[in-house]
This record gives sequence, C-alpha cells and structure tokens, in this order.
Amino acid sequence: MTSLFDNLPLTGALAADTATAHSAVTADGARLPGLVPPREDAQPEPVRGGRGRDAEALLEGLNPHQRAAVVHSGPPLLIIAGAGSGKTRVLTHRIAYLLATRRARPGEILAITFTNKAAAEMRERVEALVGPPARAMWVSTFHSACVRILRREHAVLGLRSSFSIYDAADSLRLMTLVCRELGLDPKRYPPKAFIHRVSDLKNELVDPDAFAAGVGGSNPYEENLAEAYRMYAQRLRQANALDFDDLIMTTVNLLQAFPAVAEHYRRRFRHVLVDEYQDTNHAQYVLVRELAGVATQAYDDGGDSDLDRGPAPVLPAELTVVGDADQSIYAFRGATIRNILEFEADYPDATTILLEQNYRSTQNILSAANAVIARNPDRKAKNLWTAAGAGPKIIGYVADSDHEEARFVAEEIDRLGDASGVRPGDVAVFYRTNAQSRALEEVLIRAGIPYKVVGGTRFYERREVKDAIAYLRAIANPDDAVNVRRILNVPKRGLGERSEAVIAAYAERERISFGAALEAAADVPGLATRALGIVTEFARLLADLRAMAAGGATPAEVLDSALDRSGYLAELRASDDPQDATRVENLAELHAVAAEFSEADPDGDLGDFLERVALVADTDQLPDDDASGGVVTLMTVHTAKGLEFPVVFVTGLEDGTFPHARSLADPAELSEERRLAYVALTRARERLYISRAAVRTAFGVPHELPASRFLDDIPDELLDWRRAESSMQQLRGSWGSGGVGSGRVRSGATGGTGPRTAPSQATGATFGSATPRADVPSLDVGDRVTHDAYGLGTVVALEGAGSSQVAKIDFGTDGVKRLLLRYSPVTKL
Ligand SMILES: Nc1ncnc2c1ncn2[C@@H]1O[C@H](COP(=O)(O)OP(=O)(O)OP(=O)(O)O)[C@@H](O)[C@H]1O
Ligand SMILES: [Mg+2]
Repeated sequence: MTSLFDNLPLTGALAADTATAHSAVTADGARLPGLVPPREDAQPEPVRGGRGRDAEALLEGLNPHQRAAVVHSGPPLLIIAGAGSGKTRVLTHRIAYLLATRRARPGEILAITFTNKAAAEMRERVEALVGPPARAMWVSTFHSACVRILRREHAVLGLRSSFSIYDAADSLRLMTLVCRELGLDPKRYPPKAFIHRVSDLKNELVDPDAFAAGVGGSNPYEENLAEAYRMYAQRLRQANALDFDDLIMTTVNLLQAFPAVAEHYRRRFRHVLVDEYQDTNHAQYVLVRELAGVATQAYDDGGDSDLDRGPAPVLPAELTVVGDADQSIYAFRGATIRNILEFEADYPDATTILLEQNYRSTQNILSAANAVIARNPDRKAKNLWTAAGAGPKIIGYVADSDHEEARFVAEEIDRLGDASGVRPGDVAVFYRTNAQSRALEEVLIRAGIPYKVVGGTRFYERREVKDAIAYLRAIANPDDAVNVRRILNVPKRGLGERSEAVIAAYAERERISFGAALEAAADVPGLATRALGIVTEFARLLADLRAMAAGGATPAEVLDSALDRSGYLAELRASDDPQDATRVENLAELHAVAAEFSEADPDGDLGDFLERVALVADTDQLPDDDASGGVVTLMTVHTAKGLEFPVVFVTGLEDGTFPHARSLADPAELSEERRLAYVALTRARERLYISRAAVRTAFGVPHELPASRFLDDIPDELLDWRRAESSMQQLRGSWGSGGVGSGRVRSGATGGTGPRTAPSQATGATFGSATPRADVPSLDVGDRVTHDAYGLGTVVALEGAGSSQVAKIDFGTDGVKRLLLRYSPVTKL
C-alpha cells in the first residue's frame, strides 16, 4: 500500500521543527576500553565457551573499587559516587560479568535505567558480549518494565491487555472532565492543581480510599480533591486506561496483592540493578523491594550453583543500586534521596562501595563542579579526583542579551570546529528551562550549524499529532473515553456539545463505556436524528478501522486510512492557513515514525506502536552521532542526566534563571538547583563554557538579571573570562530614550553583575530598538522569520505596503502578532 504522504517534499523548516520526533537511539560515543569488542566470529552463545577469557577481559581497565563492584556477589550492593566515576559503566560491566561467569542467564536480569537510551546502550554492549541471548534480558525504564508486567498480568487486575496509557495531557483532560462533572469551580479547584496532587499521591502509593480516609471533615479543598481522585480513578478504569503514575502503583499493588505473581517474578529475576537510584520515588522504591524480595534468611553465597536452585524457597534477588545524592534533581516529582541515604538502614546487610576517581572530566571542570556543590548543607563530603590533568580553563562570558549569548555560543562552536576539529555532535548546549532554546535556535539556524532540540515543544504534543494518535488509541481501545471524545468532532462533523453530553449521560446510566454508547446510539434517548446519523457514521468508521487493524494492517496503514477516511487530512489540505501545511508535514513525519517502527519490528501491532509512543522519553530523541559530524544537542539540564559530551555550554547563569526564580526564597529548592548545576557542569569532558545574559527577554519583556550565585562559587583561577562586564549602561541609554523600550527593562534584583576583572570588549545592544529602520524587509505570506523577542514565526498575512506595511505573524506558542514592520526587529530567514 502506498502512503498518502508519498512524494511530500520535506522542507528545511520541517526538519528543524520536528527534529525531536525521531527516537534515534545510539551510543553517545562513550568509550569503554575494558569491554571486549564484538568478535568477528562471535558465537551465538559465548556464555558457554571461552567465558573465562571474556570475564577476565571485562575486568581490565577497571580500578579496584569498580572491580569489587563488578564481581560482588550476595547481599545488596550500593554504589554511591560522584559524577563520572563510572557508576553506569560498572552496572554494564557487572551485567556482562554475571553472564560471562554464568552466575546468571540473560533472562534472569532486570536492569532499570533512567532513559530508554541508556537501556539501549546497555543492551548493545551486553549483546556484543553474549550475542542474541542478550534479548532475554529486561533492560528498561521503570515505566517500560511495569507496562511489560501489566500487559502479561492484566487479567488478574481485571484490565484488558489493550489498556491505554494516558500521558500528562490526557490525564489533565480527564481530570478537567471529572471536575466539571462534580461541578467544581475551576478557579478555586484548578484541575491542573488536582492532577499534580493526584500524581504525588500515587507516587506515595496512596489510593483514593486511603486518601479519603485521611481527610478530615473540615477541609473542603481536600474533600473535593478526594472526591475528584476517586472519580478520576473510576473513569480511568472504565476507559481501560492507566495514567503514567498508575503504571508503577498498579504494578506494586499487583505484586502485593497476588503473592503468586510476585513469586513468579522473584523466581525469574535473580538480579535487579538500578541506575540513578537517587531519583527513585517512594512507589519505585517499593517496586524494587517487591521485585527483589526482602532478605529473611542468610544469603546463599554459592556462586555458580545459583543456576541449580531448587524450586523453593525463593531467595531474594541480588540487588545492585547505583546513584549519587548530589545529583538528585527530581524532588519535585516525588523522588527522595532518602532512598539512597537510608539504604543501609533498610538493607542492614548491604555492602557499600565508594568510587572516587572521575574518568570523565578534566581537573578544572571537576574543581568547578565540586566548588558549587560543596556549598550545599547536609551533604556527605566526597573526594572526587581525576587523573586527567588540568585541561583548558573554563571559559566565561557575560552577554548583553540572550541573543548575544546565543551568538557567542554559535561563534564559539564554529571556532572550535576550525581550530580544534570539534564536530557539532561533540557539543551540547544546556539551559534551565525549555523556553530558553528559542534564542539559541534562531542563531544556530542563521549560522547554519546543525542542531536538534531534545524535549521542548515536543512533537507528540502538537495538536495534529495528538489528534492522529487519539484516532489510533480509539481504534486500539474502544473503551478509551478520553480519546474517543477527543476525535468525536475532529474534523468538524457538526456534532454539538449537547449531543456529546447526552451520550455521556447514557453511558454513565447504563454503566457502559462512551465508545459502547456510540455504537448503541440508536437507543440513546434525546439524540436528534441528525446527530444520530453523524454518530452512527463515526462509530462505523471506527469499527472499520478496527477491523483493518485486526486484519494485520501495519500501524502506518491504519494511520493513513484514519486520516484519509475521517477527512482530517483533506481538511488540512484545503486550508490556506500556512500552519495547516506544517501540520500536514508533521503528520507525514508521524507516518514515517510508524513506518520506521514496522521496519524495526515487523510483528509489532498497533498496540505495540502506541505503547512505544507513550513511553518515548525526551532523552530518547538524541541526535544520531553519524559520520557527518553529528549535530549540536540543545537540552535542558534535567534531560542531560547521565550523559556526557566533550564540549558543554551551560547558558543562562543568572539569579532568577538558573537558579530558577521560584527557588530563590526556598532553601530546599535552592539546594536542588545547586545539584542541578552540579549535574550540568559535570557533563563536560574537555571543555566547559559558562555564560549569562545581563538582560534576558521572557514573554516579550526584557529583565535585567544579576549573575547566578553559582558563578561566585567557582574559584577565579579556574576561569578565563572572555568578556566579563555587560554594557548595561549603554543599554539603559539606548532604551531610555523613549519609544516602546522606555521603562521596560525590569530590574531583577540588586547584586553583582558578574566577575569584574577581565577587559570588556562590549559590542553594544543587539535587540529591538524603537527607532525606525531603513530597510523594511520584503516579505511574502508563508515566509519564515525571526523576531528578537518572539522568536521563530511564519508570516500569515500582509497589509499595506512600504513603510506602513503591517505583517501578521504566527509565533507559535506566543500567538499571532500584528507588527508594523518599520519598527519591528523582524528578519527574514
Ligand atoms: N576505569 C575506567 N577507565 C576508563 N574510563 C572509565 C573508567 N570508568 C569509567 N570510565 C569512563 O568515564 C565516563 C563516565 O562513566 P559513567 O558514565 O559510567 O559515570 P557515572 O558515574 O555513571 O556518571 P553520572 O553520575 O554522570 O551518571 C565514561 O566515559 C566511562 O566510559
Ligand atoms: Mg551514570
């Protein structure tokens, strides 16, 4: 079957826009000198032959502490160590070593990593050692492991195996419906706040009954929350759906409520290994405990004899967890470093191994990171050292504006390429919040430097992509009310809200799903004839598509059919709004993702595809490290966890940006920001740049921001300030002279404006001034432009001509603006 999207030209803008769609999962070039390379003549199961040599080779190049961790056997093992000390490497080698020495079969291993990327890397390396049997190993994120368990055990929970996984947006939508149904005033009881609380409760394993029982009768907010939580859980169940937090909580419930199921997994997984343990939340902590089993008897220290274990009793699995309390950066999601700090108390016979040598970074980088984290109170001091030598000094830069900062980054990437052979793929640029990527993107586009944004406005969150996925979900799971309702009138079929409400009420009364009510539309009282016709046709469409999926059509084929037969694609194509053209391109991209999926996994059905879509984590969308030199990676610090790059730029080091404004008055949050800074700095292997902008534009308003307090902690001798002083006075001068700029510079706070030593080579202000410009750009509808404050946009209409020409420009999330071109800092791309 040919695709609807065949021959569709993919524009450069699309390539930049939807770059985040691909889940290129490749190793990031980390070197592993101690791991045996794949042999040309690799036997399918080298586990059986020559394993002594394999095992020995795995220990080469490890330091004595790392070795001890790799060969350790018996009681739970905790490895706590600073960044870059080889924790993840030890985990990988340990798995390989367990296999090479026959202490475990691949199927007996469960490894939990923080990202799918790390999982893929681990599997790849183990596969290089043992060949195809590596596939029997479970290496995955917490969420993926739980989905796998739940898909197998769904029956005991009364779920159908086709259950849907609701993402954050779906969950919010459902909570909004619930709150509306309960008649709660959204101002006093915002669904968003409720959904956050529900997520926290689930991470603490508090179910609706337990929560309701704990709520006293005197707090209406909590009472309403309890009611909403209960109904939300009910609706999820009716929709045969689980939200993200449910995946963990439901698995824990399953293991606790069904001892036979728990025993099955305990028998199966003899080795449970967890990376980034500091970021596990309570539910994940309990999950690990349930899967591994708790020691109630002495450990069998029998080495090889493990494989001959008799049927009962089930000994606890060998548990290995690795982490770094200084890198705990998910407290806001319920992660608790208590897990790591009290591991020894929870597992009294645990062995702890410390790793102190850092193999990733130069001494200068490490010293800077150590200086920043050292100021956190209540932490155990560490002795992290490196044999790598001092390396180049850290380069600092104070820019006048965020745009100028971006320009510095681009120029430096160019210069490094020319002078030191640094490839774009070697470089990562970090920022605190997604919104900061915009200025960087504009400049990189203009400079012709290839890049990808990891995270940000995620491809899967775009409206058209969500609509298309909603079709697929509704096809895969007829009970999925949120998704069926999402597409009920998309594209517009002329069905009103009243008709939808009538059907919903009927479903509720008859205790059937919304989807089932659609199919029984003829029996729904109060449905107008016209509406009945529309609904019947819609139900038939879904039924046909379901039959198609059941008949073996690939996900890409089902997608094409859905978009075609629903009229969705035709509507977009008929539109003259240029944004709709981009939407068609994004759908083509989704088609490509689905086709790629089928290529990689020819037996994968629609459910498998949706599962993958649901579980794609931001960090999976890392660029290919291809032969052409790769592309620069732009990402938030959160998504950079566990990764490393030869060259790192940490941007936006201002008080109010990083540390985040929200944290300035709260010591606990400030400590978390400091850990985040430690994560950022320790990603760098050879070169580290730190920069800030004296004035940063947020939501179109420029703010004057003082230097980040973290900058003050880095000793002067480690730093080479390329440019230390901002030309603030100059800026004030140009803005103070009237026009729109006047009075718009807001002072963030008093305080230092950065190190004051190096000579300034200020280049002056670069952003929008209110003076008319001589060269009004000549624009056409459909042109891509950048605006100094709003960023990337598309011209959707033009009015007038010459010096009075006004352009209507769509700036995506910033909305559509009407701009008098003569006064607007707009550049055509
Ligand atoms: N003994 C060693 N010899 C050579 N290189 C090593 C050794 N141990 C680790 N490395 C390298 O050091 C780098 C950091 O290792 P790894 O990513 O495992 O550290 P980590 O402790 O997991 O870091 P993070 O805390 O950031 O997750 C990697 O490139 C790894 O290959
Ligand atoms: Mg790691």
